Amino acid sequence: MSESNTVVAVSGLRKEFVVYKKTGRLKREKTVVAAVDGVDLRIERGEMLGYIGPNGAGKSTTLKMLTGILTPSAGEVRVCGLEPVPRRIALTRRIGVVFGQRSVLWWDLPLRESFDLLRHVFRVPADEHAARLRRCREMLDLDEFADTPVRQLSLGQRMRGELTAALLHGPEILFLDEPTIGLDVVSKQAVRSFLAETARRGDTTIVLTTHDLADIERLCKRLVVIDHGHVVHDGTLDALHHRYGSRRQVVVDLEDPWSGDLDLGGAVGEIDGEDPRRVTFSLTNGASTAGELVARLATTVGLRDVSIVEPDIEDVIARLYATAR
Ligand SMILES: Nc1ncnc2c1ncn2[C@@H]1O[C@H](COP(=O)(O)OP(=O)(O)OP(=O)(O)O)[C@@H](O)[C@H]1O
Repeated sequence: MSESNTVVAVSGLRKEFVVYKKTGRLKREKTVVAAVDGVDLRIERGEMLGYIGPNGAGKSTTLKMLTGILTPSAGEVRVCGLEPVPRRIALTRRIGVVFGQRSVLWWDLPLRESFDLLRHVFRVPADEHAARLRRCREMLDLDEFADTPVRQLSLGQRMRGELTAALLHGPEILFLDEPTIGLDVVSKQAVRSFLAETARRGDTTIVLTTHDLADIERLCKRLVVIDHGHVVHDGTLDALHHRYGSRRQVVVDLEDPWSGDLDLGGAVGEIDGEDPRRVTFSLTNGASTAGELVARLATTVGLRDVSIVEPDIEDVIARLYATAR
């Protein structure tokens, strides 16, 4: 568990909650809910990992155990080589955390002063602090509201402030719970570009939970999908498309109405009901590529236009959640 490149090592992680359900006027029944139920996970330095799943799947509970907020019921956890709960203070210096509902900023102080206080809390050398802050100011456009007290900031402005605050001490790993929830399009783009750039630099590992499919597509090379406390997928988004048979489609507009065979080298075509000159071919795995299909069509029919439609991530995630249930 102590290899230098492994930032998170988790095995058999479990968290149970005791919940009481009302069963009568004065009666309550005690049940045990396993919010996280045997999760194994390794995250290497520099990875950008999306930890996703439907509501109540166990994402936040996992992040809380990784950051030392909750004690696991069973299993082993090491983050930066440390056991999070007993080593919480040491861990705080090595991780950055952005959890939507919690703030590390001082509510009554302007952002700028919060950042300065954090430099003293973490004892960050002035030049390092200044360099990191400069990058955040530029990429997240902080200057226009850096002198505003945190309580007066909009959600998007505060989130940009929280991200900065989480990074100023140079953490090895950043945990983000729904960093783009509730933000407008412009703020979402700013946060995504910032995270993509942070990941590209390669020195900060990022773990992100999100329900935003654009976050997943744009940011997460590796996806870990959790449902009912279990990991149900660990791999790339492409692997997920492959697993659920998602298909790229080639839409061709022809000079004349289509009258040929609708199965071309395994790519099956469908005529648009309204327009017999528009045919949509679905490319199944292992069948012809889009290039081969278009080349074959070009020798037999007149082509007016060709477009390729990528599989919809929304469909594949919905199918994954449905089969996991
Ligand atoms: N403090 C708690 N006491 C009792 N049950 C809890 C507690 N915290 C979480 N749970 C339960 O554990 C399960 C997992 O919750 P968790 O918040 O980890 O899910 P999540 O994947 O983050 O969901 P969401 O996407 O809705 O934020 C849920 O069934 C939830 O009701």
